[in-house]
Amino acid sequence: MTTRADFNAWAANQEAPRITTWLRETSEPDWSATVHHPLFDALAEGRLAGDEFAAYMVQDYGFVDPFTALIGHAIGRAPGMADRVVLGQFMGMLTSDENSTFQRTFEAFGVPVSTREAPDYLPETRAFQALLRETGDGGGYADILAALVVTEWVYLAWALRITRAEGLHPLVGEWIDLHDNPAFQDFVAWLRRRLDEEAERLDDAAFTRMAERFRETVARERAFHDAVMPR
Ligand SMILES: Cc1ncc(CO)c(N)n1
Repeated sequence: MTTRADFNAWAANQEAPRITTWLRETSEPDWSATVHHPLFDALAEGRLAGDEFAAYMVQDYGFVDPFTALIGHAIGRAPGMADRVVLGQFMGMLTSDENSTFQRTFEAFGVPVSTREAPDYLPETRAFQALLRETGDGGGYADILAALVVTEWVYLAWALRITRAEGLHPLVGEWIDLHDNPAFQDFVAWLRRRLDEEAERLDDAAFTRMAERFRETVARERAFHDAVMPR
């Protein structure tokens, strides 16, 4: 399912085969289960209570910390300045606008300082953190791009999919806006293009490793959102 031969067999029947399209398809059913996760509908329809939104954001900030470090690894391992500029600009947004959304959410919904400083992460949050750290520490540039393509593309996909209710809490609206805007669409398109290019050049073993990283990241996304969904 994850070898270059599998990709070539799939590509033979496609008009314009892209490695990232194939990776997404081989990640089903987890891909669609994440994009269509009921958490995102509850969010967009204003059905998440304030403390439920805040609890999700606390767990997600646990994702964002090693994710920010992973962008740092990507900047370091990128082949040159062109990639470092795009990744660095995304890092700028993440550590300014997006970080501010988290901080103001914790403030607005009264998340105690003790929770902010030492959050009680769910096992699924910890498993995702471990994957991001391992990818940054031991992965090559294509492995890092695979993880980034998954995390950013699934968030773009749900944000484009959902229909927003009127009168959402402004911070919920802000959270959706962060993942549904032209700059973010461009960033995801760039990540996909760069992974398509880098994957093309990998030897067979590295190609399989990259594809497995992609699929595992999708599985972690699904498990994380299943765990944070209030029931
Ligand atoms: C779990 C998760 N995946 C992806 C994103 C988008 O960066 C996010 N904020 N959280």
